[in-house]
Amino acid sequence: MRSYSLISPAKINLYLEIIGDRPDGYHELVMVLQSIGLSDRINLRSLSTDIIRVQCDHPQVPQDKSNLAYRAAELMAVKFPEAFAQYGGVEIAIEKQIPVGAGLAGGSSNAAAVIVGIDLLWHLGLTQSELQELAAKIGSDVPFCIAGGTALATGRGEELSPLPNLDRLYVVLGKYRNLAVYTPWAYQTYRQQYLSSYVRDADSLEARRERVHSGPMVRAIYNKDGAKIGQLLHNDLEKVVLPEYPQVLRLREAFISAGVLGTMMSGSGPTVFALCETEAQAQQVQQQVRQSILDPDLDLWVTGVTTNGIHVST
Ligand SMILES: C[C@](O)(CO)[C@H](O)COP(=O)(O)OP(=O)(O)OC[C@H]1O[C@@H](n2ccc(N)nc2=O)[C@H](O)[C@@H]1O
Ligand SMILES: Nc1ncnc2c1ncn2[C@@H]1O[C@H](COP(=O)(O)OP(=O)(O)OP(=O)(O)O)[C@@H](O)[C@H]1O
Repeated sequence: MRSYSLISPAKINLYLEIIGDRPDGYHELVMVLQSIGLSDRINLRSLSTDIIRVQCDHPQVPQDKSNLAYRAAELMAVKFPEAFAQYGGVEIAIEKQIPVGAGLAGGSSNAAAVIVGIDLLWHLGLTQSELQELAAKIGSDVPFCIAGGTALATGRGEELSPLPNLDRLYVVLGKYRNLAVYTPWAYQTYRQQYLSSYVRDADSLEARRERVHSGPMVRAIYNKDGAKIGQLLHNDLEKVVLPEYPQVLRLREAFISAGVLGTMMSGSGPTVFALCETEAQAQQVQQQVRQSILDPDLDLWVTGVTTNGIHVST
């Protein structure tokens, strides 16, 4: 085949604990990541010339080499020069649904889709772990986006252990259209405020790894206990983002007043998600929050958790 259409789902962070900083400038994390139904579509097409081209109508998505999807295609061309020479370049058309700069891994998921799609387009037959190894070169969230579903992520987010699939949990997402949080800022601010050199020197990373608090969340996922998962949602980055962005805090409070199972900021924000037991409840929460905040800049979506990672659209 000379073209593929792939579905590229967003993710939310059910749990994000920062264990410490690392010599490479990243942070050591323990996360529980969850794919959701809100997704982009990536249309990949072989070109007869050896160029990589990105097309996207969304004004905030770059169409040049800084697009993560472009970077993923370029990586594949460098790693597999013979296939690139044989099959030619690729056109990557991105149909954006996932809000940009939202903490939902939109760009990361698009990059993952390009890696999976080029593997198919160029008949490379890469294994899941080979795909994920390539994905880690693009970004910390990209390996998870390949497999999707529910997973425990450690290291800088690229070391994955699958967790049991969650089904029948519904998600309401809220994001102010003109608000974006710069991920490096969120981590750097956390480092300055919470990881002082005194703490680093007194306690090794190894010792801190022993004391992670993710156990109850992982157990709740094994038990498929939606109410418990809702209570145990956690994100250390909220400590630095909420004080700077009062709208995010307000949105979180509106979700709590609407009586959800739990609510939390996703990743480095500013999207806030809330978990609900039924789709009807999620729709009611969406309506209630829209009426209580009454801000035309607030976008709200209802979706569900999904077991899908990147997959070819049928
Ligand atoms: C906030 C999350 O989305 C939660 O899932 C991720 O941790 C961020 O994942 P991502 O956007 O794929 O991250 P990358 O593209 O690898 O890194 C972006 C920036 O985030 C910071 N970063 C990211 C991951 C990590 N474990 N430690 C970090 O300090 C670094 O400043 C880095 O320059
Ligand atoms: N394919 C892409 N889709 C969206 N944004 C992209 C893409 N490629 C590059 N970008 C750039 O990356 C920035 C972050 O976008 P993205 O939507 O991936 O953020 P995010 O959801 O916060 O990511 P994460 O949760 O992985 O930190 C945007 O400001 C945009 O300029």
